Amino acid sequence: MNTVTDVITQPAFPAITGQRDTMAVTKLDTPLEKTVGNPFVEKPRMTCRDVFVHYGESCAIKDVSIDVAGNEVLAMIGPSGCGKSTFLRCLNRMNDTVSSCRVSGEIRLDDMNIYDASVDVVPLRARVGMVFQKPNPFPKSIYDNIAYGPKIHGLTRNKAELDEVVETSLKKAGLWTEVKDRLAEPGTGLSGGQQQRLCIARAIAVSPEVILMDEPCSALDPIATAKIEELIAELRTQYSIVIVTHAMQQASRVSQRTAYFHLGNLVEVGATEHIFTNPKHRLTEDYITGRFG
Ligand SMILES: Nc1ncnc2c1ncn2[C@@H]1O[C@H](COP(=O)(O)OP(=O)(O)OP(=O)(O)O)[C@@H](O)[C@H]1O
Repeated sequence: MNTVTDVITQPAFPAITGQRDTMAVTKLDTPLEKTVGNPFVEKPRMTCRDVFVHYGESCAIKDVSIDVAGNEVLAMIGPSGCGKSTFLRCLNRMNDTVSSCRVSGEIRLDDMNIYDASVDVVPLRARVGMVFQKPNPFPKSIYDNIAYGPKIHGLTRNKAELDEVVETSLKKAGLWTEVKDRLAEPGTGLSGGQQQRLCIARAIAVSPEVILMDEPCSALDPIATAKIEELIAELRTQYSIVIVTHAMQQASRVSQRTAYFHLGNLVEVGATEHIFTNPKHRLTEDYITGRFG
């Protein structure tokens, strides 16, 4: 545990210098650890401890520790290049696909260390699903987009069970009434917003525990965005959701906790309403008030 004096003499975040150091520290009235606010929760679904991520020699994530709670939406915000997507992609080992990327520290899903050599990433990515910035349906029918995951994971025993999973997943994603009469048509024939809900249905179909969303609305218009946001609120009752977003209004609408990243550091974490109305760290305040980013 650092004291405020330590923080002045050993700034945790190199970007804070001179006047900014003083201003940041004067806003703090208690000793603090490296990240401002409490990044931990009582009953975490996922725990991340001392996580560093390097691309070759370059350090993109610096000693980040944070929990993901059950049934919460955790928003990750911060300026472009601060490492939000990199950190998000650590949570289901998507970064394994980048050869220069090295992840150290510990990330657990319940009791399982997801970076343990024995972990098979295919079932891991079913338990920790992902929805990308740009909707990416498979070049298959609407039905097959949803049925593919349950089939390869052996989650259903017969066609009737598969039909049931397809229907339930599309209902949960709020898409069933729009597509129930065109299940054999290509997923790519849907509108952008419908495609994104199809991708969410595809993630849901394999019974995930956590859903990662990387700017899921950035390619969508305001109406499609509103539908996805409503959906996120509903999905929270069953899943944990971690969302990266540039839209601060969106973070404030959909999330219960917000984590602010800057230059690979997790600067501040807290209840979303506090982060947006009373941030403790100067860098957080500068970002949410639009002074940079
Ligand atoms: N595949 C990669 N190879 C090398 N460096 C990468 C790779 N992906 C990301 N980086 C670097 O890691 C740092 C963090 O990038 P990242 O995409 O995680 O940031 P971000 O906060 O999600 O940005 P944005 O909001 O612009 O999407 C950046 O310096 C970026 O250039």
